[in-house]
Amino acid sequence: MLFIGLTGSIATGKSTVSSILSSPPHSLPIIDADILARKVVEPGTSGYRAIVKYFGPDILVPVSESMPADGPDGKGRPLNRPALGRRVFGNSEERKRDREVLNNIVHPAVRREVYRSIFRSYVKGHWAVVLDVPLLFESGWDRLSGVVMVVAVRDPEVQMRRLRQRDRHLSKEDAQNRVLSQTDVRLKAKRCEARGKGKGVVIWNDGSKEELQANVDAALAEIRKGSPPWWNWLCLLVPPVGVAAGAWVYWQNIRANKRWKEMELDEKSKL
Ligand SMILES: CC(C)(COP(=O)(O)OP(=O)(O)OC[C@H]1O[C@@H](n2cnc3c(N)ncnc32)[C@H](O)[C@@H]1O)[C@@H](O)C(=O)NCCC(=O)NCCS
Ligand SMILES: Nc1ncnc2c1ncn2[C@@H]1O[C@H](COP(=O)(O)OP(=O)(O)OP(=O)(O)O)[C@@H](O)[C@H]1O
Repeated sequence: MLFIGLTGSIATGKSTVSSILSSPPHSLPIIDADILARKVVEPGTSGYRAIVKYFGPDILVPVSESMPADGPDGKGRPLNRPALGRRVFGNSEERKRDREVLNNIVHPAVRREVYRSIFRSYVKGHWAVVLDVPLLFESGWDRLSGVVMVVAVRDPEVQMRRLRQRDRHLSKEDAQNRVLSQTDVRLKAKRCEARGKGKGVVIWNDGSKEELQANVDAALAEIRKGSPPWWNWLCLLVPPVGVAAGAWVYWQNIRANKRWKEMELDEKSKL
């Protein structure tokens, strides 16, 4: 089974692309890290308790007529996500430290859920599964991905406009802090291209949704050529072949990451 790692930066169009990939004719299973990241911090979970312990009760939905102090089902009040977002998004040292604390609580729990979902897709015999992970490179999921797909925009203004149109509750400063909390999407696109032909695909999304659909369809047709049905059946029916193919992908990705690090150091030394 091929792992397609889907990433980008905030509001560049990952969810739009993932809904194209999950719809006919592609109909691929999607493992959405953002959804899993919400599930593992629901009231009553150990992730929720760890967050409240560190960040305090100010990051919970306030008590009101419709929100009792111990939450609607007695497990605690849900997280106030915009308030928590204000504590962790941004470039100051304090925000970076708090973001790291939050990541260290949420990411291991998300990782376990992703493995479970991958297993479910594998036993159903899907030829590919999409790992929709905003922090794909940062959290190392790129190493498992046979193909990485980065959804990017060339113009930062397009990203900011779409973000503010979609999340109207965000002030300009909140929106800027969220964009700044992530690696620049053009850099992610460069890293994706550096993986080489057939292993990294950049979907540029400055144009219309129709253009986006056409770009995704064309990219999928190419990916399908590199992963024909007979190969998937072989990997499924002869598990050692599947394991060897997975190990090969992993090793190639480790090498690609090493090359990327060297390129980065090279560029820095030229400055
Ligand atoms: C801080 C939280 C509560 C804000 O929630 P909110 O509903 O307002 O935003 P949402 O979760 O939709 O995130 C919006 C976008 O911000 C980006 N983002 C989210 N978390 C992070 C992070 N830790 N670092 C950088 N960017 C992030 C992603 O592109 C995401 O799609 C939430 O983002 C969170 O719990 N983040 C930590 C978990 C995480 O890293 N999730 C990303 C996938 S594992
Ligand atoms: N080509 C496009 N033309 C116009 N609007 C678009 C286009 N692509 C995406 N959008 C819109 O931009 C907004 C952001 O897109 P989307 O939610 O897919 O981004 P995302 O990368 O998943 O964001 P996040 O990281 O915040 O989850 C949405 O409102 C979406 O409908």
